[in-house]
Amino acid sequence: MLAAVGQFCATSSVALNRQICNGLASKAALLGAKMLFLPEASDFISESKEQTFSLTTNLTDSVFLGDMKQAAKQNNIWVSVGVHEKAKSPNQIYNTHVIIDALGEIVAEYRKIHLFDVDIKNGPRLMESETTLKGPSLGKVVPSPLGKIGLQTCYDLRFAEQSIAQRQRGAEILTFPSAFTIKTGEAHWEILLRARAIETQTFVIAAAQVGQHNPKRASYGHAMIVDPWGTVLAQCENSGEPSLAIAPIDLTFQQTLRVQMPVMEHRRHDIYPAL
Ligand SMILES: O=C(O)CNC(=O)[C@H](CS)NC(=O)CCC(=O)C(=O)O
Repeated sequence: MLAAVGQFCATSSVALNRQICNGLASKAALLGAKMLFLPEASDFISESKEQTFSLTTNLTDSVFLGDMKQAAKQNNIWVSVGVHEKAKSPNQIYNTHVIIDALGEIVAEYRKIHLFDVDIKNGPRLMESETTLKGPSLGKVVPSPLGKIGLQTCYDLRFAEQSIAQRQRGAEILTFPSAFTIKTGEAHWEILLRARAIETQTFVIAAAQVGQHNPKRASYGHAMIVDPWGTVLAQCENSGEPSLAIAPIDLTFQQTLRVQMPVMEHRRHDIYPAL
């Protein structure tokens, strides 16, 4: 079963982003992938807080998601994608990760639980909590044609407990739609993705935003698929163009590894508490 991970540079033009994501969905299907993984904030990367609020709707009214549901159905492919979602309180949103099945139906929603409030010297200052509410729960592990998927988003990658909790709930694949900053990406992106894959013995699929979104904001790219041994199976080219990388998800390899090196059974919950 083939997975396709996507990478592109979203702007504040939802129409343009829709066109790019549609193109990636038909290309992924042509290449034989059963599921396409798109980045965090695929609907838009805005230029201001005000613009974020004005472009954000609830999931039902999202033109972007409507388009993605249709693309999934037309191309007979599952889609994982990150979008902005209006919350109940005014001027508050959720950073939401959605899974759409090949019939075009939303089968899972996960609202990012760790917010990126970071101020790094000579580096990025981003205060996600100025627009976004923390999600309330871990999110289900969702069956898909590729295997059981644990949904996460971007900065969640830094909190190993979340990945371990999803492995304990049966995850075979962890997925991190992302928009990593260049500075943190260069230092941490691949290392964190491979560490999560190795310690939980899951496949890790990480779609990524790439390039200059607007004068103030750029992303690191390097979307990739990692296997449970920590090998990078495929990685997008950082060419400036929207791109895909494809790899097989071999659950038999994973099962063998989990039997041969049963790290989850070796945990010492008698010494440190179970999650
Ligand atoms: O802004 C939006 O519209 C969408 N949200 C994002 O891009 C989020 C919050 S600013 N980005 C991250 O979490 C980057 C994490 C990161 O770079 C790290 O952990 O190093």
